[in-house]
Amino acid sequence: MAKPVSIEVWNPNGKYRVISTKPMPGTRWINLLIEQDCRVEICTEKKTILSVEDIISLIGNKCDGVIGQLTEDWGETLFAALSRAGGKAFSNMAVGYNNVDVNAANKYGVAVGNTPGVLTETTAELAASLSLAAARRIVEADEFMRAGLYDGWLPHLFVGNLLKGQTVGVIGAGRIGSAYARMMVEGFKMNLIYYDLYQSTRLEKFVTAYGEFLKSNGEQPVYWKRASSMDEVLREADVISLHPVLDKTTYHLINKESLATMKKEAILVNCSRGPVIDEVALVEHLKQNPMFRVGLDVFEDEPFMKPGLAEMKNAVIVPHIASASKWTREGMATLAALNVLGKIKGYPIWGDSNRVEPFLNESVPPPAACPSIVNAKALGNIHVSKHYSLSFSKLQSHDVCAYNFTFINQSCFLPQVYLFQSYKHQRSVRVAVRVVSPMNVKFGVVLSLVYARLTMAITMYMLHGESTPFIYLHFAVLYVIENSSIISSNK
Ligand SMILES: NC(=O)C1=CN([C@@H]2O[C@H](COP(=O)(O)OP(=O)(O)OC[C@H]3O[C@@H](n4cnc5c(N)ncnc54)[C@H](O)[C@@H]3O)[C@@H](O)[C@H]2O)C=CC1
Ligand SMILES: O=C(O)C(=O)CO
Repeated sequence: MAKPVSIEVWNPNGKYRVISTKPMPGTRWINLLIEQDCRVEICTEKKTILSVEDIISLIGNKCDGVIGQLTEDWGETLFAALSRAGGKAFSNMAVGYNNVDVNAANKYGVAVGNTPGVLTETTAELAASLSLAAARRIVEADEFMRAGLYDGWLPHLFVGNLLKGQTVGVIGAGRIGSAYARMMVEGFKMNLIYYDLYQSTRLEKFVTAYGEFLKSNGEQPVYWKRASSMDEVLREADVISLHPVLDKTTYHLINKESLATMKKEAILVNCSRGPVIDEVALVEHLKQNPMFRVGLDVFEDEPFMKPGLAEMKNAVIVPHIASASKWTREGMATLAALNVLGKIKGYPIWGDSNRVEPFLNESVPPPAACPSIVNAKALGNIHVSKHYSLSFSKLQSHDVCAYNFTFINQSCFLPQVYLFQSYKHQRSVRVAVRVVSPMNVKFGVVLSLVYARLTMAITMYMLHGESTPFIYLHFAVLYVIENSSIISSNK
């Protein structure tokens, strides 16, 4: 029998029981859950990493959803326990979900959420910081100062690498890898070589355009190259940053052989997952090659380091803080909570997990969708392929109305009210209209607006006994949709 774990309870009378295995930054995520009738239980145990037994004890007999952490082992045992307790959803408060056995979740019909997008720039900024810290030996120099060893300027003191004009190599040019590449290319005028299973056209276009801009300014342009193998990156780049997902194909991607391929004075940065590097081989390589430097945010046996790593002067090491900015961490908590809430409420899945801004805007209610469910397809969930979100303040003297126009696909013609909710205490009304149409998207927009107008008029009448002047609104909204950038479209 597992020991009971300490918890803090919010909204004890809520209908749905949602557990967070850790206190998470900010309060928005708690408020969003409470507003939708959730009882929120936050585990306050002192120990950093909860065991499977601890989490089973938290889940108990009735649990609708869990927000968990990347340090937890979400496998068969936990998904079975969550399913037994009636749970529909689990969300990692992380974009990486290598700690989750998605097949086991599928088996028990539990949705698995993650938090992409909100941490892209923050994580890329840390990778850039580690690149600079390693290139310019900042940590070594800092220790030297604090030890009182500085006794005057010297030509050879802490000489490092100049980045300008050198080549930055990115392995895994997805969201974070691409953001990092752009920072290094634009910030330090580095050339780019990248390796990914997929072409990153946007990144290529960015570097081309920036190169042309530099040229037109009479400066040395920058260039990009998509490598046909990872080895090509390792051979050619001066700074290499790792940003792939961790899976079977990337486990020990960097090992003794690949390290030997790299330049003797290269810099290697890892802000992805520890096991992407064979850390024992890395320690050996650092010992043999004092001019080779690394910047590490993640470790193979986190939270531990392989013997010898902590003693290496040519390693900059930080404790998995790449996503640790206030805005990002609060946003991650919000996305994770909304993933769980969305499944509990039966919302569709947001169509583009690269564009999660509408969920992070605190001044309007979030879209009625799950921001990112990684096993949505396996569970047969519907994705929102186009999503437009608009809000109108003071539409009526006491109502704030938010429309969500959701286009699922264009294969049949079936307009339907997708969701209607009245948030009494906010005195706001949200109407979402789902349109499935064989016509083009614009026609779908027109149709959904007509339909939404009628639905809202009827709804307002039912709620407040007032008829509403929506005729003008239909045309106004159409005009905005066609002309304004306040509409977020995922394509
Ligand atoms: N250190 C930290 O705090 C953080 C770590 N991460 C890690 O970064 C990873 C990447 O995050 P995102 O950029 O948002 O994901 P993403 O899915 O946008 O990018 C991953 C890229 O890796 C590529 N890839 C997959 N297998 C590959 C292989 N064998 N060789 C080369 N490329 C391969 C994919 O095609 C994709 O473009 C996450 O999965 C997570 O593990 C993410 C955020 C913070
Ligand atoms: O999101 C992730 O994958 C992390 O590692 C922490 O932000």
